Amino acid sequence: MAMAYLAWRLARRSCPSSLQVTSFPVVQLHMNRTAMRASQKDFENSMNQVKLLKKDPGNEVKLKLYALYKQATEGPCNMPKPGVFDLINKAKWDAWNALGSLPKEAARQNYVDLVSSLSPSLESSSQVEPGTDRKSTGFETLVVTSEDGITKIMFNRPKKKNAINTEMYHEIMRALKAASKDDSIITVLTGNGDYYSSGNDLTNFTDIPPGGVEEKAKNNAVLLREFVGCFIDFPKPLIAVVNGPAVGISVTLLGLFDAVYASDRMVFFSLLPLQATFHTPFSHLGQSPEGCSSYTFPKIMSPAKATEMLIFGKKLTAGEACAQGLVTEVFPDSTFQKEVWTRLKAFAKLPPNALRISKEVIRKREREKLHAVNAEECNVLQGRWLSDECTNAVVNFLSRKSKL
Ligand SMILES: CCCC/C=C\CC(=O)SCCNC(=O)CCNC(=O)[C@H](O)C(C)(C)COP(=O)(O)OP(=O)(O)OC[C@H]1O[C@@H](n2cnc3c(N)ncnc32)[C@H](O)[C@@H]1OP(=O)(O)O
Repeated sequence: MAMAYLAWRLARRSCPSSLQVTSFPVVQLHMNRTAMRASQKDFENSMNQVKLLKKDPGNEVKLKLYALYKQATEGPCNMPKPGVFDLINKAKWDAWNALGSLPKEAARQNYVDLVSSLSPSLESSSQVEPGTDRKSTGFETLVVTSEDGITKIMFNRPKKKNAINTEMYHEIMRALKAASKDDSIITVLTGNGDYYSSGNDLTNFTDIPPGGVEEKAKNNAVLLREFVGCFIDFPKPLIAVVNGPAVGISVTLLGLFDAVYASDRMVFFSLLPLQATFHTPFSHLGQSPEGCSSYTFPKIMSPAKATEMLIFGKKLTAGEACAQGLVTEVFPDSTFQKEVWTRLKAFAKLPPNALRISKEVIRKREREKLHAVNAEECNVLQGRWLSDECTNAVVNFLSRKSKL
């Protein structure tokens, strides 16, 4: 009887199942990417579009455009390396040379993709102007939007590399609680600007309450425990769209996400291109791991690899983090936003109850353990924050930045 009913339902269906429908754009996109190559005409059109850009895309993008243009027209870098004091030509040479033996055709395609990602009609890595708040209300440090079944929580302190200050911890918790109850299917965290997040705002340690440093450490431990607890208990699929480098707690929390998509974005440090990194400099700061990473990282990447990161502060590139299992997939920065959001929109069309129930099945047997780990990590950190090692490290950072 049940089989007959199922056959009847299937026969009546005029369109494919939701799974087929939603997975189509992803397959299509990959087919397009492999089957299509930008023509010379597309390339020339893109060069013209660059001249028409209303807003300066910034040195980082201009260097990338320069490098791709040279690679597409002349092939691999064939110029002698400029001297160290010839800063501008050296930056250009470095950018071109970093493309290695990328074929001309691929460079042309990447150039076209990059220019198209600069078009205002498409989302780019810097997704909103600093400080703008398009759809959300009541958030100072975040932009929260909800559309296509996706609630997007975007860190919005780009000038501070999206460092998480006390207000932002509270706002993230509030946004997560709202997202867990709204009608969205999945929730995404991402960053505005060139960083995903530089982790805990180190000035959080400077406003000392009347009860002194002990009270401050206690308050921070309570806040951190509650904050991490929200990620442990979040009921819907939670996805990180890592648009740039990530530091500290913004890295450790990734072990509690359901998927992590990262850009291979290059950031420029003193005009030198560096690949986006995942960095947990806890020992350097006299601190210890949080975000349940003391439990999740050894499970995800093996105890020894976790030790290198969490104890010795080894920075991983996006590619390395992917190889270690912390990142689910890495995308070229030029097409990152387009590819990831196409995929996420497809995920958000899957049956919502199935997604939540499946997440719960996976999380259920770990939840108690994760809360116990979180409590212990916060307890240990409370002691660390009162140590000379930690105080000196924070003072060093703040005085380096002329804040003391
Ligand atoms: C409730 C407590 C929970 C505690 C839990 C978590 C622990 C952690 O997260 S530990 C990790 C802490 N984070 C760091 O150690 C990163 C510190 N920042 C840096 O090392 C550099 O700023 C960074 C490498 C991220 C970027 O370097 P640059 O590209 O050279 O930029 P600037 O340094 O000039 O940064 C611009 C601007 O942002 C301010 N900034 C950046 N990150 C932080 C931060 N984490 N805390 C406070 N301020 C930060 C920086 O000071 C600059 O500010 P201005 O000088 O006012 O422009």
